[in-house]
Amino acid sequence: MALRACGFIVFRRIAGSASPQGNIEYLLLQTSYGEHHWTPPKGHVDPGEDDLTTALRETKEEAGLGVEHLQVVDSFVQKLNYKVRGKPKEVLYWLAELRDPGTAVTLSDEHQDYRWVQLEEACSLAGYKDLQETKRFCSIE
Ligand SMILES: Nc1nc2c(ncn2[C@@H]2O[C@H](COP(=O)(O)OP(=O)(O)OP(=O)(O)OP(=O)(O)OC[C@H]3O[C@@H](n4cnc5c(=O)[nH]c(N)nc54)[C@H](O)[C@@H]3O)[C@@H](O)[C@H]2O)c(=O)[nH]1
Repeated sequence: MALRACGFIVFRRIAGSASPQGNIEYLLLQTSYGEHHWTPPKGHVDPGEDDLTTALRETKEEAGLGVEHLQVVDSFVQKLNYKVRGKPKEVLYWLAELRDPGTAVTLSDEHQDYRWVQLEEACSLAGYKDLQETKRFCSIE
């Protein structure tokens, strides 16, 4: 069976840019282990847990952002399939706007850094083509 993980692409709107796209920043976290890769908050589904609960739990654990901080965007969910050490992995991402753009991010031991970045930088940091396509797909106007 495929490994399964769920998480949130979290974005915030900041004031001050002339273009609507320039106002949007996406949250990426950098792992403190392995290749130190960048992804949105996400993690493995616990036995018996439903996917959205996993996504909310992991976003709280990894970024300190709870359901009270997030405005979930209805009807957006994207599925990625890739291989980790030869095994298939399926990742589901929901999309959510940070209600208060000033809310602090609090990392766990699993991550060593985070950044709020615009779409192009998010794609470049994330590196993975499938995640880039997901981000472009969810690009907000
Ligand atoms: N010490 C150590 N410990 C590790 C390591 N590894 C795990 N731990 C432990 O696991 C716990 C994390 O548990 P959760 O938080 O529940 O799970 P996830 O959030 O699912 O986290 P993962 O890191 O397991 O999984 P991915 O992010 O999926 O990365 C796996 C590989 O897939 C590639 N990859 C990543 N994203 C994409 C993409 O979008 N597209 C494509 N195409 N490829 C992508 C990339 O090559 C990457 O290397 C940690 O606490 C550690 O204890 C490790 O290498 N060393």
